[in-house]
Amino acid sequence: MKNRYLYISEVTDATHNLALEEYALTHFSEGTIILLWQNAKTIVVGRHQNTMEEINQKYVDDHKITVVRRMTGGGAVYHDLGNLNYSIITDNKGDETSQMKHLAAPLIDTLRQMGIDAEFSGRNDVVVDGKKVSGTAQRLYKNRILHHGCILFDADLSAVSHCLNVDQAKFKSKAVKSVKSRVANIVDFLDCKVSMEEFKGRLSDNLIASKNYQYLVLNETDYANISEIKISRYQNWNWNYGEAMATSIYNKVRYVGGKLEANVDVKEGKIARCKLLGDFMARCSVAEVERRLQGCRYVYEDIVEALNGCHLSDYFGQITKEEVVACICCRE
Ligand SMILES: Nc1ncnc2c1ncn2[C@@H]1O[C@H](COP(=O)(O)OC(=O)CCCC[C@@H]2CCSS2)[C@@H](O)[C@H]1O
Repeated sequence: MKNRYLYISEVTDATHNLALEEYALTHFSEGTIILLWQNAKTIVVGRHQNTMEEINQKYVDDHKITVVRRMTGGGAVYHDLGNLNYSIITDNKGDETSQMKHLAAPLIDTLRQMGIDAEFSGRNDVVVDGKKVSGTAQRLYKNRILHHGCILFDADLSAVSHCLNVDQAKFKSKAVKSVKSRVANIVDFLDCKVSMEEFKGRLSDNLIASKNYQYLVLNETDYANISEIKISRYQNWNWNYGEAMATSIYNKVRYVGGKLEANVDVKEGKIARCKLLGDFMARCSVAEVERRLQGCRYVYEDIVEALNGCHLSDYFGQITKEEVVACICCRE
């Protein structure tokens, strides 16, 4: 039997952990590597999603939640220290769908051993009582496969719904959309108290499934490479937000002076075109405001900056800068 390696990350920064996972997939060409990792408050969006369409940016900013794109497909999920992630990197044996089920089996086994009747749903989720407790995704790389999953053990479910609550009607794009599910924490199905550490131990026993494993030891070069991937990709706005499909956004707000409507086309995360309409009696042409926004990143702070020094009342009458920016950014 080929070697099995286990690595339990001590770091709770999602950008580090995703870089570690990518490094393990692309640099270790043999054996099975199992990673267990936890992130402090983070939203992880899928490879082919438009980040801005998936997250409630105001809630994310107010609650200091990290936002990062991963390299696998699927939808956006919320992580905190009550959520546990696992990654399995192994040889690709061909049929992706059956591998998906096979690779998620240790989680189902762990839950069943704890008296929870869990099952793998048709759409790559693990569910208990019809509620999703885990989402999974995978990606192929050369002759290897990465299968990973996030598990709601004792996470803040109100944060899950708040930060992923976005009015989809405001966006038109071909990006992959998340599939909203009813979610639950594993602790809610347990009769006795189990700590996260105990659960981690049980899951890793099932993932390793043999005594024949070693702890993966990383050296200085590995850490330097991981850090390089972390900085160039997972901490890079272009990857996390900019790498997006073109999207057209429509929003409107009412303010004391009337109604403002924003039609914004965003390409690669930047405003390609912005049209502002309303029933305001403009003293100056809004074209000047629209011009200022052209090329600006579709980011609240950048839009605020682009409008610095612009007397918005000259264009819209009685309106605050916050109201204009909130309209453009769909910030409630
Ligand atoms: N942490 C967590 N676990 C399970 N399900 C979640 C979680 N957070 C949100 N959700 C629910 O899943 C949907 C999105 O489901 P959807 O099916 O669209 O996407 C997924 O499941 C992707 C799973 C990715 C797993 C990776 C493993 C390591 S890094 S992230 C969301 O709208 C919520 O209803």
